[in-house]
Amino acid sequence: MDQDHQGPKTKGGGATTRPLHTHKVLRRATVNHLYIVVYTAALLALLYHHGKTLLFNSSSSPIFSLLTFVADLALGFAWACTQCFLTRPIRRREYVENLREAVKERELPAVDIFICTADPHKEPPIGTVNTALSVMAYDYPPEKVSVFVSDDGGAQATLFAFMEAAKFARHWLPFCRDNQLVERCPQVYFSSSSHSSSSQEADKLKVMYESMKARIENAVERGLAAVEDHIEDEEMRQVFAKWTPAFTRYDHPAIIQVLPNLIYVSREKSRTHHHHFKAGALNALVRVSATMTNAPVVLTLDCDSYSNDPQTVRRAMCYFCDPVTRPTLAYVQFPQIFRGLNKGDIYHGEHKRLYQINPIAMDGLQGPNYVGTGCFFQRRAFFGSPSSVVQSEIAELSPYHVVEKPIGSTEVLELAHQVATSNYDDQTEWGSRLGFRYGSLSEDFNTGYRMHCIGWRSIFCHPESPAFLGDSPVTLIDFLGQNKRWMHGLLGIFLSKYSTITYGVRHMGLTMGLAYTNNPCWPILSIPLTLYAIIPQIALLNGVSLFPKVSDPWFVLYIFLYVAANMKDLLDFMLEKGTFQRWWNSQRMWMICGVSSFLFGFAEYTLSSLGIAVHGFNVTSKLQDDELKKRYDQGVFEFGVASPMFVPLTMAALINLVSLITGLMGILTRGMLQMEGLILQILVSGVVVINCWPVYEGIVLRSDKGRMPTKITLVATSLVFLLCLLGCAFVKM
Ligand SMILES: O=c1ccn([C@@H]2O[C@H](COP(=O)(O)OP(=O)(O)O[C@H]3O[C@H](CO)[C@@H](O)[C@H](O)[C@H]3O)[C@@H](O)[C@H]2O)c(=O)[nH]1
Ligand SMILES: [Mn+2]
Repeated sequence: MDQDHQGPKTKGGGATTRPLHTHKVLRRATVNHLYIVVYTAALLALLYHHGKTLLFNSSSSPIFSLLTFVADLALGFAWACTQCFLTRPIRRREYVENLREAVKERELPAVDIFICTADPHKEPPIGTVNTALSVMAYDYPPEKVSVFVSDDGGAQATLFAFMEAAKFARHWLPFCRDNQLVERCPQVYFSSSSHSSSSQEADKLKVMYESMKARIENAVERGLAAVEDHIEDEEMRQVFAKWTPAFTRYDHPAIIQVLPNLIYVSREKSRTHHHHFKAGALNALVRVSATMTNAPVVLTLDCDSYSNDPQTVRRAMCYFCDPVTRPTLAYVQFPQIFRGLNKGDIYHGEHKRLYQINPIAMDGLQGPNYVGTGCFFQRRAFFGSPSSVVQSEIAELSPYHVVEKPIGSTEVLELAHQVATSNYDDQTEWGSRLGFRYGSLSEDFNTGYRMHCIGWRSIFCHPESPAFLGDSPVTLIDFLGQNKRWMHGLLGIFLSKYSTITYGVRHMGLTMGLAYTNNPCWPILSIPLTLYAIIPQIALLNGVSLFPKVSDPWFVLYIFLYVAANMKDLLDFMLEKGTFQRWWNSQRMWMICGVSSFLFGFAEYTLSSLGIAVHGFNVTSKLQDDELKKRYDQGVFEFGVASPMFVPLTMAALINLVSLITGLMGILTRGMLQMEGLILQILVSGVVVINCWPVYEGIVLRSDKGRMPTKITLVATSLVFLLCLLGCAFVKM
């Protein structure tokens, strides 16, 4: 039976009210327990078998056997990190309708909404404007919502876009409220069918929207001069004058513009100070907003994740307004859900495990990790642990400070500029004990993790209809590039003094510590995945058996381990409304990442920690190229560019094809019995070959722009030859 747990039912005077939220433990918990026990036993048996083979020297290729042992150890460790915390998955429910009864409208907490953008060319300002408009239109008292936009691109076009947005908002927001629109992101509303049946007023607004969009795009493409006529007043002219000839995105003064409850912030940048990427931008917003509004609740959003449900703030308030959960609640995380994924989700952009399956499980423990967007924070959580406040340098930044001066007053603006300077963080606790944590390219993971370590909790809020919708990369290289950055960031945390496996386990216990090790495991997985992509195959080509033969009882163990892990993964997927096709593609991407982004992320991190190369936060492109999008919608892989990351991938595809053919020929010519010891190796090659189908297609069958560049194929083929020669030399050692 599912157990039901309810939030508080009684209020101050003992009067009974209806609950704001409830949760129940999911029945699949039992299945998970059983699976964990059985699979752990099987893994131990495998280790025993490996030990025996290595110790008693019964292997025909000790080096290769050792390598497969290493690979299995790493896979086993990763398995433990992905499974051991799935013991108490929970599902929550909020009762937004009960909020009005529990809290008076005027007592609702105010919310500061932070939106980050960093590059007007990769992240078109019209997209950021849509995100901002969608949240300004929340069904929440308007005087309690302020939107702060951080522009790390320091782009005139972005400021211009927001001036336009502020004007458009004066028409758009009342329109949304009067018509009780569900769809409050203008771009989506005007291109959806709900609009086609609507009024004259809607048509008028559409014309307004389209002309605003044209002006903004014009400003991005041709610069401010192209749209100068639209800059009406002298004050604005003076603001734009701050873009002097010496102004670059890496070196410029702070620009803060109040467009009443929409505030544009481009923090000061200087080449002599590290700006800590997105974490630095968010901390600048924490401080600037503190001087202006200091709302107790903060929502962080990426420029590409617009609001899909006007009730979302009220939904989050069901937790923040609950006096029982509130004192230790750092944040309420909504899942990242993407629009426009193709049917089979070929790149597994959905990240179901990361964004849906794991958070449900962590929610039953200390809470889900922070994923960078769609997350409501309690401002207090940026200032130390639940039990002890860490004070910032100036009293005005304290989470308890009440702002009395109006938002646009000279004093407020002066202070806002002061806290947005490029050296503000120097010699302060910002980035370590205050605000978003520095030191990792995965600032989201790092911040949530460190908050959990000092005793905060978090909540996963996963309503039926997505609260936010975001964009996912439509080319393989964008996807792998993003993934590589994550790997770099995660590995940095794993190998730091705050490692999830040492510091994390010490502060949160074994289960949460391992749960947090789950993601940093990915770059390490590149080792076993790469080994499994070449070692059994080279051995096969040389007729050397690495695994038990079919008649050996240990054979069954290998089959069990592979099949059970995949079936469990499929089950988890299906239980979270997945499809078989999407699951299949997710396991394919796991293999692809193993020999590309995981591997390169690992290498990049190593190089940068040796001081050989520096790597920044490479922003994912949100551009919509029609031709690319068309190929993506058809479900075809987009290779196209000659990226080094495609080399090991192509090598794996080739070497497995060759070994599979060799193996099958062997069976045909010498008979099954002779090949008994190589069957598992043939199966491994077979699985890889099936998964590599898009790669073969990209190499030989396609002629469009997205095919695999010939250069990559040539380089990979030569390297495969070398590898085989080397393999021949080592396999018998
Ligand atoms: O110096 C920077 C770099 C990035 N950003 C912003 O950070 C956000 C995320 O960047 P994006 O390129 O979209 O990263 P993704 O890999 O797509 O995003 C995931 O991974 C990031 C961490 O690597 C998290 O910050 C994100 O929230 C999470 O969605 C965007 O709004 C950017 O504008 C900045 O503000 N300043
Ligand atoms: Mn993104």
